[in-house]
Amino acid sequence: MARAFVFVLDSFGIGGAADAAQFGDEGANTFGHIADACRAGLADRPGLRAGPLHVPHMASLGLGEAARVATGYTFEAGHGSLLPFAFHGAAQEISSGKDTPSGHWEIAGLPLRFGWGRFPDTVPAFPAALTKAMIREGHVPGILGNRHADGTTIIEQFGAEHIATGKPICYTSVDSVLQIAAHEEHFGLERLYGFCKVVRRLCDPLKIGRVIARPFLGEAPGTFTRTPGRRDYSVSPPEPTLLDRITEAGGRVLAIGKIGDIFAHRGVTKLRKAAGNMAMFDQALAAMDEAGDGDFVFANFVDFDTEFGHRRDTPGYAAALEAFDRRVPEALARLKTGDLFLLTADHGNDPTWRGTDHTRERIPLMGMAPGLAGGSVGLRPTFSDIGETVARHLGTAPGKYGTSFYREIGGHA
Ligand SMILES: O=P(O)(O)O[C@H]1O[C@H](CO)[C@@H](O)[C@H]1O
Ligand SMILES: [Mn+2]
Ligand SMILES: [Mn+2]
Repeated sequence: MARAFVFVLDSFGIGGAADAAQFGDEGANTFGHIADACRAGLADRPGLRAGPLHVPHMASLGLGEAARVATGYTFEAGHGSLLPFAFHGAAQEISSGKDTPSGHWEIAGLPLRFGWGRFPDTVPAFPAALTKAMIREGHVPGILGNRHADGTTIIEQFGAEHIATGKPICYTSVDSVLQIAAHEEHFGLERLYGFCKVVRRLCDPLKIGRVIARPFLGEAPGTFTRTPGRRDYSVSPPEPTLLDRITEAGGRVLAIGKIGDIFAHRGVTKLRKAAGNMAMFDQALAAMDEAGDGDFVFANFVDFDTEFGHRRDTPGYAAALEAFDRRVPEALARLKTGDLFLLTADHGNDPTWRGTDHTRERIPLMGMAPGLAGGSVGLRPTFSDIGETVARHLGTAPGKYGTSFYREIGGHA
């Protein structure tokens, strides 16, 4: 009996990326800077949290060791004893992007080293021909925004004009994205999704990774809030991923949250969605209960990134980590001999960093495989080592990139 469970804490980077300077991110360290801020009393928020970062369960899986491997960072609260069978390390990204699809595709054995299109940080950001086609083929009276922006700021700025004119708010970031914010009721949710599908098609030749629907509610600045109706329209991975390989071999891929969208629903047997990390955790546990021999549970916890990393909210991020950590024992309690469980991330989003974009960082590897020896897996040169390890564990054919660390943790060669 072999089952594999990979939970991605979206944006929980651990610093130390060798190429961080190329992204303007030298020194960024999502985990390290959150832990530092907490220790210094800078991440206290009445009614939410206070004091040093309290994540004892992730520490017992090796979060402190992962940080040491990634950057030499010392996590003082991470000196508790490690659980038996725990394994830990860190991984470097080789994909050219520091975004969600790049990170997840690389984890799933498909690094993309070039090829994403991006929009320049100018106003307008979108080529005139694209804007014209969006208006004509999407049947809208025009577009607002047309720039790099933070998603909550731009709805404050253009929300009222959007309601008055019916022009959707279109914006982008350093990532390969075109995001579209529109009012769920005045513009209409289904109409927004329909418009996104048109824009998705128009963005294909430009190699834009994702078109993202960002519905919101509220009637005036100060009351605008984004709803859980977000939907990502991703390009399909250009080559087979671990998900395809597992399903072709007869295993099931039980996906949680954004995983379906990230892989354009390819290789996903069953998708469970929920709003919020805690509801998502419930879904992940339900998938663990459902998983059988040869199955892979792949979960994404997006709140870390969307609610706290991009919002540069350090106390919020710390509280979300602590809430997640409190639930880790529920997952560990479900593990049986033959299971492989791993907590990791897809990129960084240091809430203490400048701007509102992701940060290029290494990712933590913290896991457990009952029955296998565990221990350090060191610094892995690509996130694809995760996918190869899962493949090796489940007996799935290897991919083209990465090396399994299955042997290091005591599994058969
Ligand atoms: O500011 P918001 O709208 O959350 O945007 C963020 O969300 C996008 C997708 O993760 C990123 O590219 C980043 O720009
Ligand atoms: Mn992400
Ligand atoms: Mn993000």
